[in-house]
Amino acid sequence: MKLIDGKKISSDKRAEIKEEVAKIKQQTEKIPGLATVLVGGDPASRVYIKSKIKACEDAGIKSFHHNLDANSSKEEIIALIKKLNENSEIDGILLQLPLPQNKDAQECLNAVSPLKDVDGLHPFNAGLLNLSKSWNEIIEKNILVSCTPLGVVHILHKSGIIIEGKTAVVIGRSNLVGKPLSMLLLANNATVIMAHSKTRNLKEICKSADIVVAAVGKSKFVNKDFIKTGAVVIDVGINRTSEGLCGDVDFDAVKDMDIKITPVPGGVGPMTITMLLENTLKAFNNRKRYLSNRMP
Ligand SMILES: Nc1nc(=O)c2c([nH]1)NC[C@@H]1CN(c3ccc(C(=O)N[C@@H](CCC(=O)O)C(=O)O)cc3)C=[N+]21
Repeated sequence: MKLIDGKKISSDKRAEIKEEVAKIKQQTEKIPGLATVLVGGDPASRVYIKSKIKACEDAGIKSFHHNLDANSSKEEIIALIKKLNENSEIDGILLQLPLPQNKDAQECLNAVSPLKDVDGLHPFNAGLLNLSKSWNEIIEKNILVSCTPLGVVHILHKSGIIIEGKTAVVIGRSNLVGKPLSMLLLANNATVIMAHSKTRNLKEICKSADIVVAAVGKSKFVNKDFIKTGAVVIDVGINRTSEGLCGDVDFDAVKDMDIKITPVPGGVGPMTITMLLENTLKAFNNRKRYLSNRMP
């Protein structure tokens, strides 16, 4: 087993971002800003939000945090988002998911200005990703794509793993991870299989894959039976269990195999936050380009 060090890849990238932020400040006298919105007080969400704010501060990005009451209405959430849309100091808006009480988030996400949509969840950006024809196009056009999928692809690129022509199975089809990641792998010329809870023969399908991405949300779901020798295993899961933080891959069960794998913690998680910083810079640059001095 070879560990893919997401933490190291992440901190290298954060150093680059920090430099870029400093350059922006020097050249434009503006500071890129990210607004985070938390509805309610879910303990896990608080932890993520805290690391996002800390990462912004470390990189020199200005952060604005809003915590709404758990039983805020959709209208109240949208009203706050509209205020953030109008604020010229804010380049990116992140609505922390999931919303409490299983409230459907899409209507709120639709209220985020597409230019400030650092999660890539607005239909406009999801559409741009869908229509993109290559990885180059996604990069050149500064398309805003969900942070975790971007982090996964960054990890693959930095680890020298060739994606082109490979069979990649993505387990999980969420709008935040599985779906956009499948699109990014496709843009990198992988043959992509989108697997989900209704998929039959999942083990066999995964066993045939060169790259297996586990984004299921079930602790230790992927074991030896899913993985072929020489495969790359990307564990997107973050499960809090009695044994502590646990991925979707049964790490102990596969660790003696000849594979490359991202650990949890220290794999995809830190990269997600790094890409949030990167997307904030993208949004800053896009806003500058598209709106020139008509900001916001
Ligand atoms: N609108 C929205 N966008 C998101 O990107 C988003 C979200 N909502 N809701 C929740 C998920 C989850 N997520 C993580 C971020 C960092 C770590 C992370 O830093 N993980 C550390 C461990 C941190 C810990 O101890 O929990 C690691 O894996 O090493 C994990 C998970 C972003 N999410």
